[in-house]
Amino acid sequence: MDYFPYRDGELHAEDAALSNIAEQFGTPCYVYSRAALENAFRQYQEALSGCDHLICYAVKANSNLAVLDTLARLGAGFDIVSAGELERVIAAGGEPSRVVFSGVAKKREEMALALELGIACFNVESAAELEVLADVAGAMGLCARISVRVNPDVDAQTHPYISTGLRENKFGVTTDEALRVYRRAAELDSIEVVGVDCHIGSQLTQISPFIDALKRLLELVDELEAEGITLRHLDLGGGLGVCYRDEQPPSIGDYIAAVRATLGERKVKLVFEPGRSIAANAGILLTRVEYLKTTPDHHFALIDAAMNDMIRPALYEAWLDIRQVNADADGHRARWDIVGPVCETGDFLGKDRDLALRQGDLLAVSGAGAYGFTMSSNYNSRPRAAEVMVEGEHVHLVRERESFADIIRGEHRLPPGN
Ligand SMILES: Cc1ncc(COP(=O)(O)O)c(C=O)c1O
Ligand SMILES: N[C@@H](CCCC[NH3+])C(=O)O
Repeated sequence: MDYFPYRDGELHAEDAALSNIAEQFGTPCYVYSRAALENAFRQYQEALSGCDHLICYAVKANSNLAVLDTLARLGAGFDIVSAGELERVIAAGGEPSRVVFSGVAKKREEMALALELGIACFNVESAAELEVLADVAGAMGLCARISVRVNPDVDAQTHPYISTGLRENKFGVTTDEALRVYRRAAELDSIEVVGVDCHIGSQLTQISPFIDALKRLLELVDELEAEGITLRHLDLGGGLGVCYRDEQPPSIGDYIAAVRATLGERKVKLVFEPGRSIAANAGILLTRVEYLKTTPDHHFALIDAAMNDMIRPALYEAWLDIRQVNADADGHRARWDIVGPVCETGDFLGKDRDLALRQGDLLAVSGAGAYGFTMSSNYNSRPRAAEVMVEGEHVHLVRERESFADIIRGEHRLPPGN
C-alpha cells in the first residue's frame, strides 16, 4: 500500500494533495500518514499474535504527540531514553505501565520520575547504574523492575554510527558482566529482576544478526535460570531496517517469525522496541525550491529545507528519495544537487538527482518519518518545521512552525549597565 501516491499527476499524502498542504501550512513541513503508522504497528501485532508480547515503539524515532497518540490507541508500549520522552508518552495518553526505559546515563531525577509513574522496566546499562537505581528506588520505598542490556558483540552490518551491539560500543554490558550484574541485582531489596534486553543497531537489513544476538541472550537466560534467577521477558530492541533506496530488509512478519522459530517452545514474553520500521515510511518532508543555480560543475536546487530539518544525509550520508510533487513538471531536466540554505557544505538532502525543476516547485523527501523532525535543530536560527498528520483527506496540524519568539525563549541579554 502506497500512502504517498501520485493522483492526477500530483503527489498526495493519503487523499490530501501535498500542494494544498504547502499552501495552507507553508514549507518546510513534515507530513505524516496516520494509516501508514497504523499499518506498520499492526504488522508487528499480527506477527506476534498468540504470543505474550509488548511492542514498545521507540519514541526517539518520531516523538510528535499525535504519532504517540496514534500508536497508544492501538495498545503500543513505548521505549524511552529520557524523562522528556516519558512526559511525552503521558501527554499523548500512553500508559506508563507499558514503558521501558533505555539509555546509558539515566539521571537520578529521571529514575525517580519513572519509578513514581510505575514504568514496566528499566533497561540497565551498567553495574554503576544498577547501584544508583537501587538507591533511588530504596529511598522512595519502591522496587524497580529491571532488565540488563546485554551487548552481545554481533555485527549488525549497518552504518558504524548506528551500530550499537559491538564490544567497542558504549551500550550495555558483556554477557560475562551481565551475569555479575544480575547476581548483584538479585541481592538488592529495591530491585526486581524481570527481563533481559539488547539492541544491536538500527537499519538492519538482514535477519541473521538479530538471531545471533537472540541466541546469546538465550544462553544467558539458561545460565541465570540454573542459578535460580528467572527472567520473564526478553527484549530484542529495535533495529529492523526499511527500504530507502534499494535495500531489501526482511518484512516485519518474516523477522518476527524467525525470532519465534528460534524461541521454539520457550515460554517467555517478547518485547520489541521498533522505531524506524514503524515511522520512517509514514512521513515525508515537504519543501519548496527557492532558486536554481548552475555553476561550471554543478546544478544546484536551493530548497527551503536544510540539514537542521533533516540531518541524516549530512550525518550518515543517508540516501533519501526526492520526488517532485507535480509529476508532469516540465522544468529544466538535469542532475541536481538538492541543497539547503544553511552555511555548511554538508547541507544537502540529495545529490545528483535526475529531476526537471523550476523555481517554486515543491519536492517531497521520502522516508522522513523517523529520525527526521526529532533530530532537527535551530541551527542558523531557523525555526523548526511544521508537522501535519493526514487521515484520508483530513489534514491536522500536529505541530506549529516555530516562531522567532520560540527560538529565543529562555535567552536573556546581559543586565543593563554591565
Ligand atoms: C535502545 C534502543 N531501542 C530501540 C531503538 C529503535 O531503533 P530502530 O529505530 O532502528 O527500530 C533504538 C535506536 O536505535 C535504541 O537505541
Ligand atoms: N538516528 C539514526 C538512528 C539511530 C537510532 C538511535 N539508537 C538514524 O537516523 O538513522
